[in-house]
Amino acid sequence: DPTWPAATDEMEEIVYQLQGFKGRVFNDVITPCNNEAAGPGRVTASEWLRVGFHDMATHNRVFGTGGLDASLQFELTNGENTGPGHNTTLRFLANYYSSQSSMADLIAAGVYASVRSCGGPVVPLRLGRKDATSSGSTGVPQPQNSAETFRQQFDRMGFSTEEMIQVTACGHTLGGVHSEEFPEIVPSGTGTNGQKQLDTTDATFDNKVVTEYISGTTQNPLVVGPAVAVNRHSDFKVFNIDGNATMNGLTSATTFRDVCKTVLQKMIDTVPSGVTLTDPIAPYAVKPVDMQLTLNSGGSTFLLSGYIRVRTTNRASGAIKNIKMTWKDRNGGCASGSCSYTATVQGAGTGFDDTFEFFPISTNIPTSSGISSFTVTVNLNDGTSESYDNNGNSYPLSDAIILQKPQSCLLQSSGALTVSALVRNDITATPSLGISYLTPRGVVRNGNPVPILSSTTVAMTKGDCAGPYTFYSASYTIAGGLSYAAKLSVTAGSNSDSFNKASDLSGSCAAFSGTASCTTPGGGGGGGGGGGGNEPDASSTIASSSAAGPSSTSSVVEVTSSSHITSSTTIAPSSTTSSTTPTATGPARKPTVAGYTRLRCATEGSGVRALTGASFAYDTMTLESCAANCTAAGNFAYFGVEYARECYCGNSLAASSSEAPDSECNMLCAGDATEYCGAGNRLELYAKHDAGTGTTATSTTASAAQPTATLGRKDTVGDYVFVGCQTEATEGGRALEGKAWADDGMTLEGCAEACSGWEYFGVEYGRECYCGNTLRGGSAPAPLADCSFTCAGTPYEYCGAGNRLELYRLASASSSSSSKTRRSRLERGRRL
Ligand code: HEM
Repeated sequence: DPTWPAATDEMEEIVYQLQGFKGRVFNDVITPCNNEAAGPGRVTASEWLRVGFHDMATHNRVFGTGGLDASLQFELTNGENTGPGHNTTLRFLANYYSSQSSMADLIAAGVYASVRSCGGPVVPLRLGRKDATSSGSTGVPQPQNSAETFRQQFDRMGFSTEEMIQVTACGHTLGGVHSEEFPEIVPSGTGTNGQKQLDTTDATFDNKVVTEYISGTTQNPLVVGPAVAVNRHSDFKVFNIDGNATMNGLTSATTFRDVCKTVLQKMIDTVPSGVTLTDPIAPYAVKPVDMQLTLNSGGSTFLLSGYIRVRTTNRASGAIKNIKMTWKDRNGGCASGSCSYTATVQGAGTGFDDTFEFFPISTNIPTSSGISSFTVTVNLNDGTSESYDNNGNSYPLSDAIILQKPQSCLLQSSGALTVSALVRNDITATPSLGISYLTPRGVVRNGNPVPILSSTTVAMTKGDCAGPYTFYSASYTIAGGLSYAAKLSVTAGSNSDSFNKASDLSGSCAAFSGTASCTTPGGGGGGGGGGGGNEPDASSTIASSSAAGPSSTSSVVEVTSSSHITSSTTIAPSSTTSSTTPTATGPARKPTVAGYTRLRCATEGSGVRALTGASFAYDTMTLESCAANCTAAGNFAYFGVEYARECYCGNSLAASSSEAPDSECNMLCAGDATEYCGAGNRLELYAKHDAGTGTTATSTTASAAQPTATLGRKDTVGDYVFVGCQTEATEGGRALEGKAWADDGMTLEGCAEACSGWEYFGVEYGRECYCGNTLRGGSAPAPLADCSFTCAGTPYEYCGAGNRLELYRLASASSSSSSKTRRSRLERGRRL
């Protein structure tokens, strides 16, 4: 096992801890391999594999640019990446995007997972890829290219002619060509569901693509058929380039698997220069999962909770009797006299190639002596036992600073977050709260479905003492509707409790009861040296392994103020301070906000708005959220907030807007009472730090007014009321069986209209609409956070996710509607 905590811990969980107890369900939409999560004719696993190629294919080995860097998200409309598959893939993968899981690593993991799900080899997965912040070069091979062009393109990527043939054959064992994107190759109506497969087994990772080609029986539309006449038979041009020598070498199934393992690893390991990848990951034999300390009321003990996950892949079932966790107190001893806890199995989970058992930890530890580290003993039923001590280091678990979950809360509807931390009284450093969060790109830019990852640091305010600890707290509003995806860290000096999931917090903060008098912790002095907090922040390891990555001249500024966040690149130094939000102070003017500088209090234009680029209005408005909206909506040169809750963006300011006294911009922001947000007809006006250099390239398009809207749940849609986020059925078939359609223009309203007359409608995966009168067995309520996809047709509505329905029910269904009305509605619905 790697030494825990490691920078790869989160990805390890995503990739291996798939189903069952604590399953991360990363494989849900690609299992089974022929699953068509985005609609008929769209094999999701093959879309994931193709995304890996298209993202990598612009690599230039001489310049060290491009490669697997998630730049594809900015390249969806450049003509080389046609079809909905790239978008739906990125959108699904983005559900796992965080400061410890870059989009580029997730794309690589997607290649591993799709190949494995389809019965292919285990492609070794190395990690540490950096995300690009803007589009890269073009250069994805297109079917009309000549054989010589293909050779040159693959040479540029660092692939020999032989490897070009091999990797193309390995890719084209899955999926097919679609009429919608390539009508010259697959004329409309000639495929099944708009798709013609590349070999006879489009959902099995086998070498049929090779053997059918060699035997002359192939129906591969990139080898035979209409493509030939229009010179788009690219697989023929590639496969035949060396007189079929390489293809003949792949006719053995085992050779094909081995070769594909090698070339697909090469494909995902092709990264920009300056990115250093880790060794291939493997599931831990023993891993602490979600370990957390929580101070109990009264302050004399804390609860240690979490799980020890044990890999049981190579063990007989039921081989483990129990596990014993043994810890050391703050002084490295066991002052309380009892420092161990024994647990029996609570749940089991699986990955593609692994099984795991989870042993729950739940024990109280006196705060007077505390905890600093632990080891694990796995006791087997045959009387033997195995010891795990984290490679001789013990598993570190510091009680110097604790993110106290019961006294922390997140209101997901508004993103209002309050975090409480407990700092041991012998720690002198003042704690701060680090938030790493996602914001949707607002008005979707070039169809990029990946939200923006940002981070901010918020100072914490001292509160009551509770025994040997003191409370600190901080509040922040995570605008944009994705607050549940945030990750939270509390840090004091070298101690931290990191990467806590905001989705674990409840909607209201409980009061802490039974506060004891303030004491000095027994033993003392153990902080700082222990190497971090409950789960020390591991991301610095990844951060330090990277050097360059693409420069941050991107039009979307990734705001980062915390050095341990991995995805961002260079940022203006001023944003470090500007994104630090002081708490619990009186209202104040802010000189800078996330890359913008305050200009003045300004009037609207006479008869026109001062800023006409885009606008937003919501009740959680802050200067930061407006700045983020205007950055995401078009990297606008100016933003201004008016009337406490209205945000305006623009690249130019109406000439008739004039300066007003600051005293007239006197309304506090609806979402943060420490900030000023203009007034009636008065804008708190900010300009980009570099706005003096003139307007940006977006200025021409930006003048079109954008709708005033924000992303949020809708309580009612037409005649329907929101039920919640719901899983698909488990008993074969869909949760809603009445009627289905999928569309890239999907909205809740569109689905409601199509389902008119049915009792339920639900939207899944952003673009699939289902109607039905009953919910099939096994369909169960899921956390709202699961339904995280925005609708394909509007960025302002949620439309479920993979295997998750945004579910609505007729308002009249349960109460007022008479059976007669219902029947006629249903009849009407069925005729549709
Ligand atoms: C000369 C190089 C290549 C060319 C010209 C090419 C071209 C194409 C075309 C035109 C399609 C049809 C796409 C659609 O209609 O959705 C396709 C599908 C596909 N390609 Fe390639 N490709 C090449 C290499 C590769 C490589 C190296 C891989 C991965 C290792 C790959 C993976 C795939 C997959 C998995 C599909 C099926 C996608 C689906 O079913 O949605 N291709 N390719």
